[in-house]
Amino acid sequence: MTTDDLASWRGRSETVHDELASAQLLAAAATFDDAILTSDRPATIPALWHWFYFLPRAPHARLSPDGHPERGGFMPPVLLPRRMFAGSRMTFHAPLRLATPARRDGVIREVTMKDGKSGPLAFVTVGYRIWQDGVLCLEEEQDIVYREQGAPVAAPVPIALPVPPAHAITRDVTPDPRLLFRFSALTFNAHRIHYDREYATRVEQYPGLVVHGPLTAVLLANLVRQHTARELATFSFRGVAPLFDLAPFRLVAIPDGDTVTCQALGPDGRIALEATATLAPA
Ligand SMILES: C/C(=C\C(=O)SCCNC(=O)CCNC(=O)[C@H](O)C(C)(C)COP(=O)(O)OP(=O)(O)OC[C@H]1O[C@@H](n2cnc3c(N)ncnc32)[C@H](O)[C@@H]1OP(=O)(O)O)C(=O)O
Repeated sequence: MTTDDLASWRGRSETVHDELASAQLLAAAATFDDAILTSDRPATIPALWHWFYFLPRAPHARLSPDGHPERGGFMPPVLLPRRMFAGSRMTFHAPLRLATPARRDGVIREVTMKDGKSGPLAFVTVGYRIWQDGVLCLEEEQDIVYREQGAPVAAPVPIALPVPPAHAITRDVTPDPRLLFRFSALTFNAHRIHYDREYATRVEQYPGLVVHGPLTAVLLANLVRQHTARELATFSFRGVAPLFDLAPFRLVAIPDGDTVTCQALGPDGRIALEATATLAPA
């Protein structure tokens, strides 16, 4: 498969319909111990929770050994074996209403080969637009990265994390397998690095189960949401280093006017994920 062959995937599209059922919102609220569980049911979906809808529908027979749908359908047939979620940029135009039919249009925007410090990387940029009743509610651009097998990844060595700035909002998260499993279930993501320890450590050679990048991003967005009544206007993030289920990690959100700068720090004090949220007018 040449770079030109992969580039020919540009423009490939898919459309998924979803009814945005309340049951899925309640399952997500239970996963995150969210106040929605004990308050009045909202009429709309919190920011980033759209990831729990429009689930992949590949039949079991069409899954790859890693648990993702076989490549060569919507996603290009990249040969590098290890898939990771690298980042995303979202713009929220209108709230997504529960129990209301919605449509998500996806398109492959770009396939780019790069040389990273960790080896060759293939980035696939996927654009999504979500519509309800003819109104564009949400635009998203996701970066999915594929990597070579490479050397085994070392476990982070925990340190005492630095004291965050006084005005920072923080939360320490224990990424135990129950949380990872429930997030995989919410997103119907069968990638074995998140729940199958033997596969994660022996085949993909991580030191433990890998925390989903979108899980860390949702936890950060939830943290922002719990500290402001304002809706998110945009949210973007980039995964810098993986987090594992081996030790707690820290979420940090620093509000500054209409912007909230967010980080997830690994137990070794390294930035694992950086994100920026902007708030809609009050
Ligand atoms: C769900 C789901 C899967 C997951 O959730 S997996 C867990 C979440 N994801 C991660 O943990 C990924 C963490 N990131 C990394 O491990 C590294 O950033 C990565 C992707 C291995 C790249 O590291 P390198 O050290 O090899 O890369 P460089 O810093 O040398 O950069 C080389 C070029 O690549 C660009 N780049 C690097 N990282 C990113 C990124 N996260 N997003 C976009 N672009 C990135 C970087 O800018 C360099 O580009 P140039 O144009 O400047 O050459 C699921 O599968 O569904």
